[in-house]
Amino acid sequence: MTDTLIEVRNLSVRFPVTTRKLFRTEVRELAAVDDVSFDIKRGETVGLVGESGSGKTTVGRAILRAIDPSDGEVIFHTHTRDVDVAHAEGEDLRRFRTHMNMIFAEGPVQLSSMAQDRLRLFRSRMSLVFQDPYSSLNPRMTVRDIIAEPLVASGMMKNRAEIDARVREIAARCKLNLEHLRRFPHAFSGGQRQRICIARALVSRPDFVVCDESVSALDVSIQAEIVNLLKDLQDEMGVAFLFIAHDLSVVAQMSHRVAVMYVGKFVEYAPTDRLFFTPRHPYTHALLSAIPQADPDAAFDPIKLEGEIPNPLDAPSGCRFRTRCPHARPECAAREPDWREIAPDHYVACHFAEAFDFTRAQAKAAE
Ligand SMILES: Nc1ncnc2c1ncn2[C@@H]1O[C@H](COP(=O)(O)OP(=O)(O)OP(=O)(O)O)[C@@H](O)[C@H]1O
Repeated sequence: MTDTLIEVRNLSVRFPVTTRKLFRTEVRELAAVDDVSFDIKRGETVGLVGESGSGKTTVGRAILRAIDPSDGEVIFHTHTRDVDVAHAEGEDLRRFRTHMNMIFAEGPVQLSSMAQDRLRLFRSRMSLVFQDPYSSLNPRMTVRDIIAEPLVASGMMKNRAEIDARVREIAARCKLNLEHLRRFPHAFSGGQRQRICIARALVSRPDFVVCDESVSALDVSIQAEIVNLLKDLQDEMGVAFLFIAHDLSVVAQMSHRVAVMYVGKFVEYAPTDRLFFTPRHPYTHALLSAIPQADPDAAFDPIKLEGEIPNPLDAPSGCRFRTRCPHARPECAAREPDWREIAPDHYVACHFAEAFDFTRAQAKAAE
C-alpha cells in the first residue's frame, strides 16, 4: 500500500465574478487556484503559506469538496480503493467525507460562504468544523452535542452510550474537563473553545483534517499549547493535516513539508528544513525574510516585498511573481515557469531556481 493519502493533480478552481467598467458589466472567471499538483502522505502535516488572497483556503475547501473544483483530480487513497473526490457523487462522496474534517478560523467573508457550505454539507452528512473560537460554536448546543455532531450527522454511531463514550474519550484527550461537557460554549475561553473544535474535528477519527488559520486568533502561549496538542493527536491517531497559516514560525513547528502559494499557483514545495534553510524561489525567500532572525548576526540577504499581491483577474503574464521579484529577467514575462522537481521531494516553479542561492548557512559561511 502506498503511503500517499491525497494526490492533487492539476487542480483549478474558478469563480465567476462580476466586474464593472464605466457602463459595462461583465462576468469574468477568477482563477483562485490554477493548475496545482501536490500530494499529502498518511499522518503528515503539510503547511500551506502565502499572502492573503493567494488561494490557500480555496485549496483546502476544494480538497474536501466543500466547493467543486473546476478542473483536475483529487485522489483520496483509502485502505481499500482510490476515490477521485473531485468527481465523486452520492454514496461515494458521503462515505469519503466521513474520513475528512475541517477546522476553520476567521474572517467575515469566509464565514458567510462557509455558512452556506455548512448547510449543504450537513445535508450530505459531512461534519464541518469552524474554528473561530468566538463565533464558530453553536451557542445553543452543549459541548457534548457539539463534539458528538459529526458522529450523529454521518450516521457513524447511533447508540447514545457508544457516542457518549467516544465523546468523553476524545474530550479527555483534548484536555477538556469532563464536567464541562454539559455546559454551553459561551462559558469558555478562546483556547478552551479551540480544544472543543479539535475534539469535534477528530471525534470520527478522520484520516485528514484541514486546519485553516486555526491558531492565528490565539495568544502566543495558547497557540503553543494547541500546536502541541495537534502534534500529539497526530502521533496517536495518524491523522494528516493541511495546516494553513500566515505565521511561518507556527507552520515550521507543525509541518513535515511546506507549500508556498502565490496568486493561485504553488511556487515551491519541500520538506520543512529544506524550504526554510535552502529556499529556491525568490517569493519563499521574501516570506522568510520577514521572520525575525534568532541570530541577528547570521548573514542572510533579506529582501523586502514591495507592493501588493496582484488580483488573480489581472495576473501578470509568465511568472506571476515577476512584477515584485528583484531577480526578474525578460524570460520571466515571456514564459510561465514549469513546476519541476529540482532535488528529491523539492519542487519549484522558477526559471532560474538553480541560479539562486538563498541558503542561510552558506551566507553565514561566506562572511
Ligand atoms: N466565492 C468566491 N467568489 C469569488 N472570488 C473568491 C471566492 N472565494 C475566494 N475568492 C477569491 O479567490 C482568491 C483566493 O482566495 P482564498 O480565500 O482562497 O485566499 P487565501 O490565501 O486563503 O486568503 P486568506 O489568507 O486571506 O484567507 C482571492 O482573490 C479571493 O478574493
